[in-house]
Amino acid sequence: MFKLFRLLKPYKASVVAIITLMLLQSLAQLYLPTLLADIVDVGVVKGDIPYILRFGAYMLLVAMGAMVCVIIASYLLARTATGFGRDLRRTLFTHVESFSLHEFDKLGTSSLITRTTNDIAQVQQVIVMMRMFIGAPTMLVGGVIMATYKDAHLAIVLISIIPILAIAIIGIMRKGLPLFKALQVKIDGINLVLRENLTGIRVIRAFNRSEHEKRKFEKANLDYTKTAVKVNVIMATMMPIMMLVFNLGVVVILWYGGVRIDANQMQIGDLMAFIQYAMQIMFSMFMMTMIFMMIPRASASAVRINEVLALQSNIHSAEMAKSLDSNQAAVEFKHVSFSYPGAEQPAIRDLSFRAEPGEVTAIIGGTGSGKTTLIHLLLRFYDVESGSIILDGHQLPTLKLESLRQQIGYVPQKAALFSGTVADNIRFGRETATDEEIMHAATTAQAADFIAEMKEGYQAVLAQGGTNLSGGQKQRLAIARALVRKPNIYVFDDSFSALDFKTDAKLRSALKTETEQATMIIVAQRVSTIMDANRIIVLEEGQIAGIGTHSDLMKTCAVYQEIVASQLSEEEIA
Ligand SMILES: Nc1ncnc2c1ncn2[C@@H]1O[C@H](COP(=O)(O)OP(=O)(O)OP(=O)(O)O)[C@@H](O)[C@H]1O
Repeated sequence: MFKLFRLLKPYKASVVAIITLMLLQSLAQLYLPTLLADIVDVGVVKGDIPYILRFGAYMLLVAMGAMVCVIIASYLLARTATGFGRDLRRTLFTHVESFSLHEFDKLGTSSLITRTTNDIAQVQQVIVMMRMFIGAPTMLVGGVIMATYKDAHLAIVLISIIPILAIAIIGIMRKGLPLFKALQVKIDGINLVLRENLTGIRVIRAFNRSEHEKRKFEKANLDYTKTAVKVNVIMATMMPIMMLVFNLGVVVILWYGGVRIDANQMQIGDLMAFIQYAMQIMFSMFMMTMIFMMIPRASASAVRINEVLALQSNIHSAEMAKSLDSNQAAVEFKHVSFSYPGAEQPAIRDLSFRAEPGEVTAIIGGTGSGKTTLIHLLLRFYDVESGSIILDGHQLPTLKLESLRQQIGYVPQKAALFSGTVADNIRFGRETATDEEIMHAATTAQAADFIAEMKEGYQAVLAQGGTNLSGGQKQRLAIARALVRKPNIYVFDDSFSALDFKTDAKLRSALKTETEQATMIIVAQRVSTIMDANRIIVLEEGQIAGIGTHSDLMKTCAVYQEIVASQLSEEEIA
């Protein structure tokens, strides 16, 4: 956790001020019972009213001073803690942005969300409690010293209570700590079910699985609740136990104090002050228990945050990485192989092909044959295991990541849109795109008509993830987004699947003129989409089963013939 506290550096001045103010406040608190003892022993016992008024006013002043210290310290603390939380969230978010898909696969999206929100809140809470860190030990040590100063004999009673309380606290904590750690993992569990539920709500409803999902959530919720209840029971038992020990201690102090007053060895005011010191000691021990309880939970969270921060993506731009500035870019795969971590079979095996500028290279194959993986390798979401991918004569790792991705207009299999207007979503492809360029891209992508039908046209606001659009509309906006980028390479990952045949054909003919000079890589399930391609690559279980034009493959590739036969009529094949 201390590693994370390095982020407190910009708040150094505030932290020093908070520590000073809290020390002053604790000292004032420790001084008050002594003042009270003086008022009672001198003022009340002797009936000296001016003394009582003078010291009463003095006491009020000290108490007000302490209050001012607390108010300023609390204000500074609130600012420091929220600033720290903001900085940590920013650091984590920026770091996660640099992850490759490997790291996302490893940590899981739900866990990353919990870590960026709940876990950071736990650590932030420790900063909020900083007041206690300073106040509690000062009050404990100061209280013992002041109590001893008031009456050393009586202080022995008090000091003997402290180890009893400490043993009780340690016992309770030993039970509580593992539970605190477990709580964070269980929140991950709830988030996972919740996230899946919210994103898959349509499928859940359509398959009447609401009850099943409810049970799943109930299970995760109950699991968390049970642990939380256990934690709270432990916390709840702590207070009465501490109060019991303390009250018994007070009884002993009162009895023994009475004996000492009787014997004229102690004054009544001193006994009153003594009891106040005992209360301060007790309160500070309670605060310290809270701190000890909180720190393990926060440090469990800190470990989870540090885990994310320590994870370094090995996909980044090398120091000497180059930028590309050519107008065309050929793509070449040379004996590329790749396996996902933990997978038994490689997803891509010894893959070699060239995709030339001004040509269409199509990839077809059954589900799970490695089409999307191939695209992800080209975008360098993952690094190849062996072989190399060459773009415009440069191996991918020698290129700046930004420059590599700048070359590519990527339309993913599942069109991901963002909350914002239609224009914002298309402009996502290139921030500097003008309104005319956006409209032109939309027209080419066959999206202009449905955008015109929307009440506010390009300014129509899309719901989160574009849920207020149809699948085909989403795909066309994703295509417009790639077109507006005017890249050298277009990658369409099964991007025409949600389009009807007519729109598919219209889109492809519009694309032809728009992307004449570009290298086109089209992954498709439908043969009709790619029949005219200059080169069709047939993938089967991560390997090339055939490569050539439609007519070549019809003669030579059995896998392709099978796919064609299952989709086209005799006439279309001819
Ligand atoms: N993130 C991942 N982690 C582990 N294995 C994966 C991952 N993504 C894909 N795979 C596996 O890699 C293989 C190739 O998957 P890929 O998504 O490339 O196939 P595809 O040809 O695009 O399929 P589809 O047409 O169904 O989209 C599959 O066996 C799949 O199970």
